[in-house]
Amino acid sequence: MNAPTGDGPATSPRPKTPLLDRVRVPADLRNFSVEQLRQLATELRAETVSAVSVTGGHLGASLGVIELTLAIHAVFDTPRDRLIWDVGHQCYPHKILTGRRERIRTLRQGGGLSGFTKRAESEYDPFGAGHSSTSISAGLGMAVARDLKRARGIADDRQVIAVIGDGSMSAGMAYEAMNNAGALRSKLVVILNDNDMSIAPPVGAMSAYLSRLLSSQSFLNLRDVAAKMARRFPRGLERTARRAEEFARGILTGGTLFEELGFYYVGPIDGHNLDHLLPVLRNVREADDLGPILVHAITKKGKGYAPAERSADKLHAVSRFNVITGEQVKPPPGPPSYTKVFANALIDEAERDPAIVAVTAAMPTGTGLDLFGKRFPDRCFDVGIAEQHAVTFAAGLAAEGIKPFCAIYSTFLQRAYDQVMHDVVLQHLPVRFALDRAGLVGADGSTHAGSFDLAYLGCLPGIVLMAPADEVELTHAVATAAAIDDQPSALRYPRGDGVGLTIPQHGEVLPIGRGRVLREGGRVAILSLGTRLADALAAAEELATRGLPATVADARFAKPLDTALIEQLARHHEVLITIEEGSVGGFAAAVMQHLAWKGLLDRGLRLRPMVLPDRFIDQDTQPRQLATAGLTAKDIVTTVLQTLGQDAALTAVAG
Ligand SMILES: Cc1ncc(C[n+]2csc(CCOP(=O)(O)OP(=O)(O)O)c2C)c(N)n1
Ligand SMILES: CC(=O)[C@@H](O)[C@H](O)COP(=O)(O)O
Ligand SMILES: [Mg+2]
Repeated sequence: MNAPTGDGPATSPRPKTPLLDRVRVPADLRNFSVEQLRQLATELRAETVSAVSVTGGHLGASLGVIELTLAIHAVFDTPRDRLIWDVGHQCYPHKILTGRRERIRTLRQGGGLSGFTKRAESEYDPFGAGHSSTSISAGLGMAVARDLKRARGIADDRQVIAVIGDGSMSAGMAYEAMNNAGALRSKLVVILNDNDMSIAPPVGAMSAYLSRLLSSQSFLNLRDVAAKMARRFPRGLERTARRAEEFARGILTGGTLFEELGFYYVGPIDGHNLDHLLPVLRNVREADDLGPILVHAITKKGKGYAPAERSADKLHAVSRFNVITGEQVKPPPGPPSYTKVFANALIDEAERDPAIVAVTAAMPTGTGLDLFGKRFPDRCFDVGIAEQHAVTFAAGLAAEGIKPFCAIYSTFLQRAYDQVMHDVVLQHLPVRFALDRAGLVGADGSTHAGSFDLAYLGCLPGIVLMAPADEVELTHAVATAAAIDDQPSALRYPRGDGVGLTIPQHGEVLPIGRGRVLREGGRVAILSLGTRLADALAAAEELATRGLPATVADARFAKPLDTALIEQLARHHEVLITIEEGSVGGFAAAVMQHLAWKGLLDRGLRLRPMVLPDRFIDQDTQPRQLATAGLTAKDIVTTVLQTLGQDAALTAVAG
């Protein structure tokens, strides 16, 4: 399929989908013939392309699992059988088939469908995701729960199916789960969706192993599949015969790694061929004495949509686009993104310091390290989706005098928290963490929001924690981190573009733990951490017009605190507002703790900590998320006026 019939630009008519129109839930397709399912695959693909063309989102992965999605829902009794999608970014066709088609053009929009699987959204999403490599663990838990209920005499024969991509197979959790599954022997179906792609081309020995599995033989043909699976061994058959079969299966399929882990391996099979998928899955469904089963399905990311197939990243994630040409709607040109500023600043530092290296966990483009890797191919390490390893690998580098910058999204560093604490911070190793996507991230929603790093890093003794306020400050923060050689450091910056300042050629090393005052005022002080500074300054402008000139300070560091600056603000103002794009327990908590011990809260200072609310914020545009969180300039003004009891003035703000 090049372009679904009838589709044009984002606003063009929808594709004709007569069969899909008959499917509201998976039960509606279970009596379809294979021929009908093939037709349904064409329609589902067209509908997926059409929907994502108006919403943007993770297109390539969804297109790669169209046939797999149909086959699973045709063979298994979802939602009674539990279907778990790893990461969940490939779940759009699944959502279309599971009662959410009418809302599919609200994907990733405020108030709309999540871009990932979500328990609260549908009974067909038994386990939510967004972060990778959790599906086998969750699936095993569900399978064992079933077995435990059965042992208590509760009838439960549901199947559990986990679909995991080859990229996600690189994470430790997937192996921990397989290791446990092989020992527990509970019936669990793992489908390895192998498209030989992560976001970037996959890396590592596991990826090479999977490629060898495929290149050493073609797909298992249907006769082999049928023979092998229909001929499941009756109980009591000679052990030697069973061994012989296992040996033959190993040779035929080469899936020995999985078999050594205790999985019954089937594959590799063509994940786009319903004639293969359906009988394999039916056999897998019926097998009840094989323990965990791994079906190795070979698919193509972006399958069936020419612009996706020919693009280097298979259109992993897109903005809105024209269906005919594949051309994406580009935002109007603006200042460079924080990601790019970080990458350029790091390259600049690395030009002058050969000890600097960079580490990414499967996010070279997202973190800007693709640029670093082009300039310094031998000094850039993509370790695959393996944040825990990335951190301890960086610790090892640092222990030997290399200067690693470990660039990981704030949300994904959560997975490596023990490594941060135990392997880096406790040993005072000068690993530099560059936390991209700090704060609210927009369409990816709550799974990807970088809300917690100020809290989870700020509580660790001996780390330097920076939150630059703009792109110039980010350049300085990179230079500062490069210069910190005797302790760990981290800098956090948000998704999106800078504010448009002229970026210096080289960053300056900042004095550690010192903030700056940008504006002097009277009764009110606003102490901002990070990129909320622009709104703090805008609020001060507004307050000045109301006869309330405010002091505005940029803390620059969440740790160590600029205690002199904080005390001075507390002593000389009636109202102190702190603002940060981070959760409860972050910068404001540290400021309050300090002021409390100094006794500066004992004499009437009115302190208002403005932080993210204590709940998860769903997908929306970033500006609307900030408004939902109450962290805009207007919210600052309102907070100040309320705090001063100037309620009458509030009406004017609301207007
Ligand atoms: C813990 C974690 N790290 C990184 C990511 C970012 N990420 C999302 S999808 C993806 C690639 C996944 O590759 P694969 O599992 O093969 O799925 P495909 O997109 O190829 O279908 C990455 C790195 C993530 N979601 N979770
Ligand atoms: C599914 C996933 O985890 C990534 O694709 C993520 O959506 C990337 O986010 P950015 O678009 O902010 O790079
Ligand atoms: Mg993949």
